Amino acid sequence: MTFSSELWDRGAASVYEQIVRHPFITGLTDGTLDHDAFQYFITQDSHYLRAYSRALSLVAGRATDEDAVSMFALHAANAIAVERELHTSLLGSLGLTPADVDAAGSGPTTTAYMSYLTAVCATGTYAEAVAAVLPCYWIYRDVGRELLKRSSPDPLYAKWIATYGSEEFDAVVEQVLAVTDTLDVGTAERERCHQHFATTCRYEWMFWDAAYHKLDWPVR
Ligand SMILES: Cc1ncc(CN)c(N)n1
Repeated sequence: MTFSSELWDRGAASVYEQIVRHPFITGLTDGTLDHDAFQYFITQDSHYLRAYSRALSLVAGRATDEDAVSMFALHAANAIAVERELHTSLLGSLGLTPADVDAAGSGPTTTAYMSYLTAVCATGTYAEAVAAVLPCYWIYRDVGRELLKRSSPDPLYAKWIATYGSEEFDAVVEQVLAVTDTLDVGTAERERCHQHFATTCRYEWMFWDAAYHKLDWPVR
């Protein structure tokens, strides 16, 4: 069994089933998700992508072979640029500006997820860092593919689905999976990789759930 399949089986399989059943996700395809929840999601995701881009740069710095260094560095720049472009156009359609995103600030789940990713990528081993960022690629690719089968009657949601269900995004994810499967991990390190992978999978579910409930800080 490949390392990536092992990670998925232990850390993602059950969470993924709960993600595709989540009302935020089903609401995207049947068009019932309210725009306020989607606006919260895109706003929070704009904050998340800033940290994610830095996390990928840290992974690039830790990579042990040149191809992986340039792949993660490229993703930190290019993959993020594509998502940022999507966000800018979706935010514009929702009547929001980058200043509104800044003013909203990052919510509790976004802050927790960004902090976790940053901590693992800054202090863990290269393999641990890869395991922590992998669900961000993989879950979105699989959710995108799944949703693309039905798309959405709402053009905003259809645009979001088309990005993550695209062949371009699939190719990016396949590259990262190939790198994951060449990692040389010791026994204790393997366990830590499983923990990080499972934790960031849970954060992926929590991110959608926070948007669905428009979760705010309980005190200010
Ligand atoms: C929370 C989250 N996770 C993953 C992705 C896809 N890179 C994203 N845009 N946002």
